[in-house]
Amino acid sequence: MSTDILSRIVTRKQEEVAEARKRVPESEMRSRAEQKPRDPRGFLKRLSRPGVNIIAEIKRASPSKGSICPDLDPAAYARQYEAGGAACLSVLTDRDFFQGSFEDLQAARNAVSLPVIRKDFMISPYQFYEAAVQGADAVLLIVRILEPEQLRDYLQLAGALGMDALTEVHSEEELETATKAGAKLVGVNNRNLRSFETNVSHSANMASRFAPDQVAVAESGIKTREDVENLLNAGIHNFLIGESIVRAPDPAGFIRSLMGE
Ligand SMILES: O=P(O)(O)OC[C@@H](O)[C@@H](O)c1c[nH]c2ccccc12
Repeated sequence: MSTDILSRIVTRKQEEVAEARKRVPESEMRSRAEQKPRDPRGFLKRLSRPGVNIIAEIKRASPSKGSICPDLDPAAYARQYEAGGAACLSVLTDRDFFQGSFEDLQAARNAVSLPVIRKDFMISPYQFYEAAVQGADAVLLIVRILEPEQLRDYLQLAGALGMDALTEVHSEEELETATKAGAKLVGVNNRNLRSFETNVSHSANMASRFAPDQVAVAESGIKTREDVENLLNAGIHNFLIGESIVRAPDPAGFIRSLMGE
């Protein structure tokens, strides 16, 4: 690819955070986060259960696929996901590249009792305060866009605010960085965020590299029960799935079929 999409997203994200800070200063957002009554639903805890755990994603669009389902009703989808037996919800909150929002996060979370992850590109503490204020149960930390020091700090900050963190890696080297930083819940993205190349067996190939106390999640490109079975055979039982569920005519039924029911 000629333009590196991940760098563009991060640059835009820095501008967004700067704009948000002008509307609500960081000190104010921080105290709102710290004062927010928390009722965490236990994102990590839910994924520690045995069996197939699906984190079902609310995804309107993406830079790699363009529009997926721009007019989706996040509350209705969340209810379908819960009815199908999803373990958790993932909601994109990036507006410019994924057409997501905090409104989507709120609507989805209020419609169900599942734990919800704020799916965004976290590059500033400010976004963690925002996530806590929005009631997110977890946040995504992408190793590729963080310094190791930052990753360590952000894992701590998320915990201090009562949120779990899903640390996302792509390469073995990034997995090592995540492990050194103390990440417990780690997702292997089957999609390379720079090239968009997706290989569903990538996470299966990385499974043996996990420490025994880590909880692994396979992310992206999962479309069939066969994909799920291959990952189960490799020892991964948590799955982050977006596009194939959003596009399914019957998302609840599709989730059930992925779970082997
Ligand atoms: O729609 P898919 O291929 O099932 O993928 C879901 C999820 O893994 C993907 O949306 C994702 C994984 N990591 C990310 C980081 C940022 C944005 C999006 C993502």
